[in-house]
Amino acid sequence: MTQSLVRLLPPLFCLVLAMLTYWQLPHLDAEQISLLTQLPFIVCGLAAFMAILANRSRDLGGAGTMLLGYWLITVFMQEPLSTEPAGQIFALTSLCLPVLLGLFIILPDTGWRHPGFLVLIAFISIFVLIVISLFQWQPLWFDTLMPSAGDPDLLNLKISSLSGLLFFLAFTLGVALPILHKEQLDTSMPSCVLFSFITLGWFGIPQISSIMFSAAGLLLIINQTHSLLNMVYRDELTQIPNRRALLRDVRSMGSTYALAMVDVDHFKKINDNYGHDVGDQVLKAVATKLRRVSGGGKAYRFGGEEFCVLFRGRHTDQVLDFLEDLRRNIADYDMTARDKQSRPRSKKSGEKKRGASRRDCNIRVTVSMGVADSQDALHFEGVMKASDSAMYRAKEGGRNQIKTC
Ligand SMILES: Nc1nc2c(ncn2[C@@H]2O[C@H](COP(=O)(O)OP(=O)(O)OP(=O)(O)O)[C@@H](O)[C@H]2O)c(=O)[nH]1
Repeated sequence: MTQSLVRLLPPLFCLVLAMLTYWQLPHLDAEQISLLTQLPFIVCGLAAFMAILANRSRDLGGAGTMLLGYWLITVFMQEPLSTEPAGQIFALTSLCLPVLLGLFIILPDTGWRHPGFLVLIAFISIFVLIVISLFQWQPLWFDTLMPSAGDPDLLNLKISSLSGLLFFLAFTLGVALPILHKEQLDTSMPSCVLFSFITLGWFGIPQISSIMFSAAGLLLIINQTHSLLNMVYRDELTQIPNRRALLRDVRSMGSTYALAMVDVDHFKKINDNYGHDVGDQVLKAVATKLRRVSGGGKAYRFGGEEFCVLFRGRHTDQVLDFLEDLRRNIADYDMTARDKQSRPRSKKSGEKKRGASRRDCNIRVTVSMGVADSQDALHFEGVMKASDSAMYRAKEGGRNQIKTC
């Protein structure tokens, strides 16, 4: 829940920045305004470049669509929309932007080197070329797209109701699909939809396109940087911070702390008896328990089946109760490990199959812990060694127990 709320901060930040820039417009000189009009090309271009380096097809699609949209705005829509071809291209853009963004939302994030993504880009390029050629040969065909001078709607939107509906659908898909797939919400694409909707919907507002498309590009950069940092500092399997994050946190930790090394007992046997997949599920379950440690402790995956818990501002005797709770909690927990390979897709066939031969297995796991604190050694490496050797004494002492330095 908190993770999802944190994810809403970057789009909110970009939106507030966009509003502040709008309020500052009267104070900007000609040079600054000229820079502002180039800004979307710079930030969306940078976002596209980052997506290429990180092999992220969805972000590349989003940044590319925003670049294309802004290029169309700067080249063709600087005249009043009641004139040709500005009005026609505006209407075409307001239909194509939500469709393109929606397409990149629906399609899986395969990486841009995936043949499917390259074929899609080829199709989009052919489609754009066909529209441009038709536009040159038969401009009259596009007259029906010209904005009508009918009654203004409630919000005084410049776009047609069809375009409004497409933007709404693309936005809803961008928010709903990650929830349905039980994935983390990526705010980049829904925000690109929202920011381009605001731009085209209220197109008459001065510099709206430069401000909103810059905000969209900035958000793409922030979100990509955030997920790259996540990759660097988060363990892929268990989704808790990794050893690198521990070494980063230690630098800003202060002089009083306690460190517990936690090692899963007889983990090799679990792997050997139930398979590597089940072993992975056990590691995830242990990590989930460790993450919920009380007393202000923070859990990290140190490597393999070894974890550690760091308590800032505490000594060994102040954390033993929390660690004891943790040890008991893990030992009492009946983990149901699912055999993924034999797991049927539908619930019905699953029940049938489980009736015949149950492949899910209940596993009891225990952990051994060793604790040391900042008084036990001069440097963090020394404290780590001390807690590690305490942990080995816990193993020698029969496992499923805690030893102090
Ligand atoms: N499934 C899985 N296994 C891992 C992973 N990382 C390390 N391992 C396995 O963890 C096992 C660790 O075994 P050992 O170091 O002998 O320790 P142990 O069997 O837990 O024995 P004790 O620590 O003495 O209780 C090895 O078999 C590794 O292959 C991982 O990410 N997933």
